[in-house]
Amino acid sequence: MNTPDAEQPPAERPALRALLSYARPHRGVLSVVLLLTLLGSAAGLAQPMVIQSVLTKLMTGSSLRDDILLLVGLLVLSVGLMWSQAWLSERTAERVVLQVRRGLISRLIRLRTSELDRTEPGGLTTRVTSDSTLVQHAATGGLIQLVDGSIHLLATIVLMGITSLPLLGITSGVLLVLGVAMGVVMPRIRRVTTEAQRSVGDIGAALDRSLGAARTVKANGGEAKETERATAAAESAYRAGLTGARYHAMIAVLSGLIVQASFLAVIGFGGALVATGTLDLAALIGFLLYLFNLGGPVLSLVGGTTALQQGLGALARIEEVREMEAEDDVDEQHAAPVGPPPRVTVENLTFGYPGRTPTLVGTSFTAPAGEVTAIVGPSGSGKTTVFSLIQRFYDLDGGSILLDGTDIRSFTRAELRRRIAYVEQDSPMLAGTIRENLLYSAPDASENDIADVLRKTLLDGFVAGLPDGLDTAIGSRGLALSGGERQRLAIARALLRRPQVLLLDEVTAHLDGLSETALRKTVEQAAEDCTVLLIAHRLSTVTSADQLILFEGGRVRDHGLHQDLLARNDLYRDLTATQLAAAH
Ligand SMILES: Nc1ncnc2c1ncn2[C@@H]1O[C@H](COP(=O)(O)OP(=O)(O)OP(=O)(O)O)[C@@H](O)[C@H]1O
Repeated sequence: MNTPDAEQPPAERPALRALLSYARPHRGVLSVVLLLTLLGSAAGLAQPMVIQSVLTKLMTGSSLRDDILLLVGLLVLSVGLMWSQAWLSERTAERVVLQVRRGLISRLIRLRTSELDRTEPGGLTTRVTSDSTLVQHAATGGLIQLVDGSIHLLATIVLMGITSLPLLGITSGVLLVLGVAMGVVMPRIRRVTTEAQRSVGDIGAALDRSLGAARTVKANGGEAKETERATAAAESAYRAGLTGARYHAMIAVLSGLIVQASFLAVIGFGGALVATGTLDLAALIGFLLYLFNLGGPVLSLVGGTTALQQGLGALARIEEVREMEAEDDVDEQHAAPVGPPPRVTVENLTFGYPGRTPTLVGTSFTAPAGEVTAIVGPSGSGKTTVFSLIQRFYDLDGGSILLDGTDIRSFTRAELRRRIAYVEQDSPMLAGTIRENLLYSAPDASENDIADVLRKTLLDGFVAGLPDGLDTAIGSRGLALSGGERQRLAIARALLRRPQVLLLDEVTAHLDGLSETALRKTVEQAAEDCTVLLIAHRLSTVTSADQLILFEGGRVRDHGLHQDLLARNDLYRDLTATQLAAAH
């Protein structure tokens, strides 16, 4: 089975090890990049040596031809090496970000419903967009800069020591200050990066909330409130960004100042040494050139450490997603099972949402195979929750659900959900065309099958009247549908799938009397091939069902036929007196 996690690093891995795990698949090319970088650095480091030799020859009047040729060669080599390493490094960085995003997308789409219930979608999407970009730079450029900067720095220090030990002593003292400052500032940069990324996630969450309920916001004059909410998150990101910028500026100024201070100290002290004849002038100039070159590795170290700290901050947020539970058994690709409709048995079910009082407290009932079972009951009595549990959106706390005597937990989620079609209360559509929506889980359905379900759900006239027919775009960017059209389309999609079990949650809520009667007949016909469970709020749906289950407070209070319940059950009589629907 192809689980999405197979190639992912384990969740609890410390951030740095996780970062290295992203770099590991690219170790070959990263080694080449490092080699090119080191060669480039060596070519740069060799230049002061050649310049020292040129100066000495100038003083002694010897030929400069070889040295000049060597200098030009070194320059051309440095440029070539720099270009190749920059290209390879950037290309690898793009590959790393793709790898991170692939893993995240696959995981996010398979997250358990319970995880999605407690997380803002906006916060999750920024993990895929901006956080992964920070990891990209840390896992490639950052690591390379760090290794190159360290080796380059070490090599420069050794060469400086060879040139003049006393001058190196002075320089090291000044550089130590920079090291200490970086040690103090870097963890702070990591903290503010995490904070900034969290705030960017909050902006996404705030906008998701406002745009997802745009009509409610407009109707309630909530624009100012919603703007304030998203702006507060943007301002918090700005503040964290400013703090980060302050730290960056501090480090940049400090490294500049320290290189300057080293220059002054070396020129003063070195000048005195030259004046007393302890040091020759060529050595002083060579040392100054090394000092000048020190800027490169120092900047590499600062840049690499900053990228690493930012990457580790972002990685901590990405690892949070990996720690969330995902469904790892939803990816099997098999044709839908064609078989007789099963008996659905719910046995002594107990279930509670996290942090809430239990919703179901010992619910038991049986929906006979190939019949229509209607579930009725007051709002909040747990009807929709039973549908969620039948599809394993949540794990049961106790009891069991059986299909023809087989516990649903013995199926993978993919196997189980393939047997079931579900029409949700608000019948959401996916942005796309009507055809794409209909074929969403029945890609092999023929044009005849589509025409048939459109007829059964009374959508044939509606679709024929659209300029692009089945290819008309709907959803967030396309044609808006009425509540009734959306419900009928959702039922058509469910029927096209030819399920063994059909779960309908309040699907007649938006329909007029005529459409409702026609749909009821369609559902009755569908029951010839599948077991239908429907949550009903309309009396007409209830009276024609083969069996009624009356829910109250997470328990089955009664069951039977409409007439029987009407005769013996007060709650049912109350519900029917208000046409069931009005009881909500
Ligand atoms: N995802 C969730 N997280 C936490 N609590 C939930 C969640 N979904 C439902 N609930 C709670 O569980 C209880 C039962 O909800 P459920 O939707 O099953 O009721 P229902 O009988 O279908 O109601 P209605 O007829 O109004 O749709 C309610 O108190 C509801 O607030």
